[in-house]
Amino acid sequence: MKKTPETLTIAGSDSGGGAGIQADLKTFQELGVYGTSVITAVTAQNTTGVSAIYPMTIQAVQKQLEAVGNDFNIAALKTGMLFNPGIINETARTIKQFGWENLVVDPVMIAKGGAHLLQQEAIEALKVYLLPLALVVTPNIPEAEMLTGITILDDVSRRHAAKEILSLGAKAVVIKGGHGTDPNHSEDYLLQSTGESIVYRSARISTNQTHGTGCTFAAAVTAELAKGKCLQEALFVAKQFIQAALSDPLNIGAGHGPTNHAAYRERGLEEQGVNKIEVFY
Ligand SMILES: Nc1ncnc2c1ncn2[C@@H]1O[C@H](COP(=O)(O)OP(=O)(O)O)[C@@H](O)[C@H]1O
Ligand SMILES: Cc1ncc(COP(=O)(O)O)c(N)n1
Repeated sequence: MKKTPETLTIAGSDSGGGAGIQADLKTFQELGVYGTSVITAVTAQNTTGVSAIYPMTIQAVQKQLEAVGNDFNIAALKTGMLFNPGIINETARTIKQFGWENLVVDPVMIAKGGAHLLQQEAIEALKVYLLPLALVVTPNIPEAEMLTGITILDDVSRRHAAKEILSLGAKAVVIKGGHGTDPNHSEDYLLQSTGESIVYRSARISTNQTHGTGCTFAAAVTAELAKGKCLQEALFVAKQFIQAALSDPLNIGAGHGPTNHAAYRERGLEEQGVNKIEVFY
């Protein structure tokens, strides 16, 4: 009998379909795992920005978590937009209750258009309650700076910030490079609590169709972990997946368009050329 790994995303809904729950479920489907979802907030959003946010009540989040936990065998899960301290506390409590492992925490804070997807006072809750449970935390550069107070200017300050995030209790951190200043490359930097570090480097693709890159990347990591890959391999696939999704744009919407979740499956990966991923130990 075929056994499909079961996964969960705990995140916000993006009516535009490019980020949040929608990006996560598309990515899960593309990578061959079964996706369940707990919605923390509904956003009215499209490629030009977020026009409204409606957080769920803590009870609504709790009921969804319970429904999933009571029936599914969650092999890996991710969190995205959690919005407020109450939702973070409830999420952390339930993850412990069900003993869910392979937790990917994407500390979503600010949408590309500038909307706040996490309240300022929730940053502390994220650090205290959720990060200690994480197998891996995947901040972008501004999020890593907000979590640590360290300005990331070069490899030394990036490592310093990564160490600081590990000191909060996560087993590993990946500081993603989409917001980096290198015009030619986008580098994702992994630091594990063992001290081991890896850089995953791709060509930087010149595009404004980057809506949902972080969600998609973290969902791909989650899917690969659910399939039994180790973290280092899961990150490699995720980097390939997002590179393919960025290099074959859909041209949808008037603003920051969504990435193409089907590209990895449809086109495969050219080992050379724009989709080549370099790995440095
Ligand atoms: N222009 C780009 N070219 C290639 N890869 C990119 C580009 N922008 C983002 N990425 C990749 O997309 C993933 C998400 O990164 P990032 O954009 O930093 O996250 P977020 O969406 O959370 O801001 C990372 O793997 C990063 O390297
Ligand atoms: C509901 C929701 N969750 C997350 C993001 C972040 O998107 P990005 O991955 O582009 O930073 C978003 N815009 N909306």
